[in-house]
Amino acid sequence: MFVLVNLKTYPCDPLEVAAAVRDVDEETDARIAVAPQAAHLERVAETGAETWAQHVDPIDYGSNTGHTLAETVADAGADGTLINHSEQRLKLADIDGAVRAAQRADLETIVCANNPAQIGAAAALGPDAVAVEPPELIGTGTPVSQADPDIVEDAVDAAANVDDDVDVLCGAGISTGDDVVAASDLGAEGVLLASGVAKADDPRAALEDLVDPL
Ligand SMILES: O=C[C@H](O)COP(=O)(O)O
Repeated sequence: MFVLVNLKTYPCDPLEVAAAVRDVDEETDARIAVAPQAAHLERVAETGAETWAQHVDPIDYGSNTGHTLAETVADAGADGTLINHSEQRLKLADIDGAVRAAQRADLETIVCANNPAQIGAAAALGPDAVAVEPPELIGTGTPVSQADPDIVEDAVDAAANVDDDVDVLCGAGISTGDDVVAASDLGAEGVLLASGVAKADDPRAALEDLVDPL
């Protein structure tokens, strides 16, 4: 299972979480990575943790003030990037452009989507993976894998109908090992989560709990 911890803009210590991600990753068969804010990418990558960006823009080098260039993200040490997170939505053409920009910079890609229909459309754009996240469950602590299992199974089917090579993650409310096992049982190959680790008093213990049953 792939466990991707999105730090959003939570007031956590990104280096503390990154060190925990690096260490727990070495102790488990699961793959664990962390997605800090863009300004923290380089320092987080230097910890040795697998590091992802939260977003890249559909742009090339040039006059794009305030945008995030995929090549700069890769130069900072990122291995991959989220695209179209529920809190950073893009138009379809821009999702396509962001996937192309990430691929140009050799970044792995996960395109987020709200529901199975969007997952099918996202899979058609050729990312490495897609992540289904019902927006109403994000940050609630109510896990999608238990609150809305059908959406995960339908997302897995929707992606497979388009492209069998596109992995499916699920996210929203995932915070325990049981939630991760439930996601795996529904066919997800990973989980995307944030508050369960970023807002935990002890992020390392939260991570250990997440991967304990794997
Ligand atoms: O990127 C992560 C997702 O939006 C899920 O957030 P959450 O784990 O706080 O529900």
